[in-house]
Amino acid sequence: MKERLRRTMMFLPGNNPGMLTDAHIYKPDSIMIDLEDAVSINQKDAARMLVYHALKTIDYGNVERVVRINGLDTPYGEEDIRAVVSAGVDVVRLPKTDTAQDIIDVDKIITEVEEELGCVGRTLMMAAIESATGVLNAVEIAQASPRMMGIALGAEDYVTNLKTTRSSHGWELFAARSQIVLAARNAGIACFDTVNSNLNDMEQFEREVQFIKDLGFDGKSVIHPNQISVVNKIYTPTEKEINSAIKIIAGAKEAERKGSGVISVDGKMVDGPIIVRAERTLELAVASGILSEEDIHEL
Ligand SMILES: CC(=O)SCCNC(=O)CCNC(=O)[C@H](O)C(C)(C)COP(=O)(O)OP(=O)(O)OC[C@H]1O[C@@H](n2cnc3c(N)ncnc32)[C@H](O)[C@@H]1OP(=O)(O)O
Ligand SMILES: O=C([O-])CC(=O)C(=O)O
Ligand SMILES: [Mg+2]
Repeated sequence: MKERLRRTMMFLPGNNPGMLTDAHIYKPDSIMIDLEDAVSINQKDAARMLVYHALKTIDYGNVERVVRINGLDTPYGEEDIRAVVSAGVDVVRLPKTDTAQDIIDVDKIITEVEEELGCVGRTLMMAAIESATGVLNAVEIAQASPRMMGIALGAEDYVTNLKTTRSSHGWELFAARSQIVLAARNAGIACFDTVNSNLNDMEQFEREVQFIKDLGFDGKSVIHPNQISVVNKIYTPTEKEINSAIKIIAGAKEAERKGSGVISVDGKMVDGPIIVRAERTLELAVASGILSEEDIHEL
């Protein structure tokens, strides 16, 4: 099955009816409805109920619906899982994941609910890694369940755990970001960078998005609609990259028809990894609306 694009995953507080109703209009690839840190303790039950009804009744179109639940070490986690899985959520995001066992415990409750509903295996999971322990266990966390579609960095909690703060250069996150990309690729799943809460410095935000794209992340969590277009722009291939990818894919298809192996395009040798990168470029071009699926089939 084709991998789903998740360049932008937009957080919104689960106790905000207006945002719950409108979030998909801004066209993030996914919305991440929060029941955890954006919802105060006295709002936990009301937010869970609201999110349950939103998932049951609002048509979010192609926008993927992720819910960030509370951890199982809180009084809310288990009820959160039962409510959102019953409502048909696409992905459960576990925050502050420290060990593979954390994932196995959530998976078990999801499975119980799915068995009652007769839809075992429907719900995906992702883990946010937000501590030194989580980073050191990222390899096992990423492989802890077949439901796992991705792992993400949660930098605000992570820098607190590290006894540092976030800087504009981001060096304090470098080791964690590298480890998360490696652990995700090792497990064959996706990886997502953390939020940037400074909405006043869009240039710094743009530099950060370019940096995490270069590191290998599939996308980034955002907290505001204004951040979506910045991320999508950076994940949109340039005209030159698209033209080159088209030539590579067309050349590769032609070579396959003729039964020849390695080919050259514009005087450069083209082999397996170059073809895979060209396919990813075209996939991003389709997601950005520059090419259509038909354009690619016709190559
Ligand atoms: C460290 C962590 O755990 S981060 C994860 C948890 N945090 C969150 O979920 C916070 C998500 N973001 C937000 O709640 C908001 O963006 C805030 C509070 C930061 C700023 O909100 P506002 O002051 O309303 O921003 P602003 O006035 O610029 O919003 C413009 C419009 O975008 C909407 N909007 C803003 N952020 C979001 C969002 N995340 N999702 C959906 N809609 C949003 C507003 O509702 C408003 O819509 P309207 O014009 O129809 O009223
Ligand atoms: O997961 C995120 O990006 C947001 C978050 O909870 C954190 O930074 O601690
Ligand atoms: Mg956090």
